[in-house]
Amino acid sequence: MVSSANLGFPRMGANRELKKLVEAYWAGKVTEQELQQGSKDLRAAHWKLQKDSGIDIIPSNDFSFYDHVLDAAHTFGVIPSKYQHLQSGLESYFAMGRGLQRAGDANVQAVDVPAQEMKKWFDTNYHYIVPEFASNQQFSLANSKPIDEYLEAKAIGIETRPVILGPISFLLLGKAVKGDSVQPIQLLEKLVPVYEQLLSKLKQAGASDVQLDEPVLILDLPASIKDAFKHAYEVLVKSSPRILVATYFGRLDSNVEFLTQLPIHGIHLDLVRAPEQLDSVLKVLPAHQTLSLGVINGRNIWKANLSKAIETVIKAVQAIGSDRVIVAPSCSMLHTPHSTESETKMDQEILDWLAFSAEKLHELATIKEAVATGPASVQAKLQANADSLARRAASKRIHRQEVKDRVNNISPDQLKRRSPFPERQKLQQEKLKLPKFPTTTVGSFPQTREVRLARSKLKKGEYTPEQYDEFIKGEVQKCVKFQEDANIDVLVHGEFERNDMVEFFGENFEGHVFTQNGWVQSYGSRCVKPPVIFGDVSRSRPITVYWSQYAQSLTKKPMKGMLTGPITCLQWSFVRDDQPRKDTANQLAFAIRDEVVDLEKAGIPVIQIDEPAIREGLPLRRADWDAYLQWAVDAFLLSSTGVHDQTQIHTHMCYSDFNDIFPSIKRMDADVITIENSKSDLKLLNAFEQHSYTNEIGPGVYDIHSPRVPSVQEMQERVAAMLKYLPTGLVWVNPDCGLKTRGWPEVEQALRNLTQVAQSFRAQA
Ligand code: MET
Ligand SMILES: [Zn+2]
Repeated sequence: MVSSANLGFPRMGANRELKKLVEAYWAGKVTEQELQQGSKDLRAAHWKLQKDSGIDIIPSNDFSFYDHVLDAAHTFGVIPSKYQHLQSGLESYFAMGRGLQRAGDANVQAVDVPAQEMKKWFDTNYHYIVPEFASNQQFSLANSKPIDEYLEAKAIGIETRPVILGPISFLLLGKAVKGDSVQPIQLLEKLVPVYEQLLSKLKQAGASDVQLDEPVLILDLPASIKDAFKHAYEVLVKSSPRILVATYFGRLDSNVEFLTQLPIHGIHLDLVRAPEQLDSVLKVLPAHQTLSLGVINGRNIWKANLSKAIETVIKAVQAIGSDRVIVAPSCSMLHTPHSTESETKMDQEILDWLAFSAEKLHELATIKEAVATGPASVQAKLQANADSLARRAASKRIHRQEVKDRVNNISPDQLKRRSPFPERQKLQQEKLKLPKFPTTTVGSFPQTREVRLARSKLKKGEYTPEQYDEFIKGEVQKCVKFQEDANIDVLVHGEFERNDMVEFFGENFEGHVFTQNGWVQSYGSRCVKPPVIFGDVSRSRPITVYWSQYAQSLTKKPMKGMLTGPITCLQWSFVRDDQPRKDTANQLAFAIRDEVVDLEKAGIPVIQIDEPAIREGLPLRRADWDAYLQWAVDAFLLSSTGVHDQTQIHTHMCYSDFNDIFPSIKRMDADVITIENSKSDLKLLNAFEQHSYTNEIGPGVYDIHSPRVPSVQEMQERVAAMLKYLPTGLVWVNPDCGLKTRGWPEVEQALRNLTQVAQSFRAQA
């Protein structure tokens, strides 16, 4: 019979219990024992929830105190030497995730170790801790977490399928420790026996099945990696429970051939991202393999179309028989919030369209039931689902013809500035009269406790809007005054009125809704609450003009208007699934374009449109890059080109290496780009030179991720390095990113140093 399975459940709990526990533990407010007990209770609650929802195959070891890749590193003994002198349990674990600084005394030594690098988990907004391997790496089964959690579930009467990051993905997601040149995959031979040991222990403990996650299978893989898979899995199956290899976030493509030749028991496919792969896999699936069908979206929040999912499952059943078919979410539910139940304030009409993790479990169970015992058995549920989908499709709240018409009639003129850059540059120079090596900041200034407090008072009604307004005005005044005093050339208002760069705009655009409790894990204990884009997006009134205009009224220097770009809004939201992402991006772009035009009308001479997320939207397969970059850059152009030549458009990028998308950055045609360069990466500068970038550029000279104040001399060295690659007339001097996480004293000092650096170069020029 068809069975239902889950691949992973969100760890945080309905009210972010895990976050609170872990943070309390870090703060020394709860003991390790309390942390362990609280986590155990949470795991039990989640297992029971899944069981009660009718899921047949329930995951264990999907829980993590911080991150599942870090868990794998810790379990397999991949602990770089700088952490080895720490206590082997939670102390070294958390130190690897978030660093550890502790003053010493007579009894204990001082500790100061940095965190390991953090990277985005494929194209989600979850970040994992990058494992670090050494050439002489030794592996060992350093803890028994997967077995303990399997037994813990068993003890409360719940049989589970342990989830373990597969050996190939584990190695490929990692890197060599600093100063070592090992390619982690070379260590496979040494690693496999430890996996064998773990799997056989799980078998002895009674596990019949395990889920080995190998998400790298949806990437373009060289032949050597395919061989590595073959080698590893041929060994592993011998002593293991039955192995299901889970793939997600994309299509297997040519990787399907060797995968179906492995002696594994089953394969999981993401049929939400890549529904078309089902047919080709069904054709080649050997008789000994089962197929797990990811038909429910594990990373978006919309109710599924159950009848469509059922059709897909029936197709597979007809092809390979019901015993070999499993109904599952596309990927772990880690990327969706816990349950819609706590959304007590949301608009009822829109709430009706949503399914968070708990609701997705019911969807899975219903699909299974419909296939196993016939649709009649779940008729009422299917009908309710169909009705809800129909209501959503027909909702007047979603569709607005004038917005669609605008997107359908984009003209080539709307995708380019009126004149080419050299002409604009001249006009802007005449208007702005900036010195050489102009200085600016990326936008936000410290979001102090007082600023956050004022916002929360406004929310609670303890501040009237007028009081809040006065407060923010005071902050803007201080900020403008400081910038003038520090001799910055292009000023900003400081973004004090904003909670978050995407949420702020979403709250002011049509077609967005906000959850009360829709948290998803971003990294470690940090959770985010992405806006939900449910309908056609537009802007009904100016959003930022008031503050930019106010700030401009305080100074004769040019004030820079600050906006978030369309792709970043798209990437950091839950996006509607009833139209291509490209269309939503263009709607966002028009909304921003309207704001840009209004800022210009209000006399704001410089406007920055931030696109930190443009690189992270890149598809996982190279073959899909061009199509994405085409529409993503077009959306940026659409948002930014509605102004006259004299208006200077800036963009800002951070969080990634941009070297491989340079032609696209060029095509964005911003007059000025400020870009993160905190590693003072000569590769970045080299790329600017190689691609003969001609517009103006400010590679960051001040790493804002650290409270350290950079000295004049070190920033001078950075600018000097830039000048080896970039012509003097193009270089701006600015920090890496916004200053909102910093404190005022450091920021003041650092920016005064920064303007001094610019002055010293001007004197030489
Ligand atoms: N303007 C934004 C800021 O300064 C850009 C941040 S990019 C993550 O905070
Ligand atoms: Zn940034």
